[in-house]
Amino acid sequence: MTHKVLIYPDRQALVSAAFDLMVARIRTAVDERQRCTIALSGGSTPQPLYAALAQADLPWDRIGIYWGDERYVPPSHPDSNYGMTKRIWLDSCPIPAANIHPMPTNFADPQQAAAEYDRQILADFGLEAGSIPAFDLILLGMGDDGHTASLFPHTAALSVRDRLVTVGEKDGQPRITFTYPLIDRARSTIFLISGASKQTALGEIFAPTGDADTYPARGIQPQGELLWLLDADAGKDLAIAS
Ligand SMILES: O=C1O[C@H](COP(=O)(O)O)[C@@H](O)[C@H](O)[C@H]1O
Repeated sequence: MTHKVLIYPDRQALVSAAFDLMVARIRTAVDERQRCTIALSGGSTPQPLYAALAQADLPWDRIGIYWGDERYVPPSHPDSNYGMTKRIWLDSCPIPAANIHPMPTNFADPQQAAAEYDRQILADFGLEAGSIPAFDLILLGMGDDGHTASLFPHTAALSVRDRLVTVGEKDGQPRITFTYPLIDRARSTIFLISGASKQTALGEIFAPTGDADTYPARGIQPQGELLWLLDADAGKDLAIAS
């Protein structure tokens, strides 16, 4: 399967390429399987992409939107990945409300929220417990520390292999996150990475040998397509081992 690194001159070109790729993957999924399941990332990088997608002419009734990670805050909180996506994208396009599947953040125990999202994903895909569904597209970001989704360095979430969704942790705060096995099952995984602050982590991730416990994005090894889309600031001096 394709594993590629694509470097664009600036953030605008990066976003435009990500837009074209997402639209193409959505159209292919709908043509081939009559629906497209997408898991989104949070953070600042994808925001212009989400604004562009809000204006796209897409088969919205065939698209299911999920999130690959979420901060454990209500949707109205400024840190909510769902809240951000809703404001920038979903409120401005004709997607049916039933197609939008935010991670729950209303349980007293975040473990219950993770278990509930796990259950919901299996039910939506019509699968039995123990199965791993294949999302058509998983969009990922990466933090300066090499985390992706809410798989943070040296945290317990990195070793969870028996669930689809688990509890991650950032500075003592819980987050809900897809696990490696769920991400790795996707048909297409697209990293979107911008800015010079990402250079060090990218250098470690693409080094011939290294440690996914310290740089969790290195642990993403999907069986499907894997595309790393970087702008020139992020990809500067990156040596890619073949
Ligand atoms: O904490 C998070 O950050 C990463 C990267 O964010 P960015 O602001 O550097 O784009 C993001 O992928 C993740 O979903 C989010 O929860």
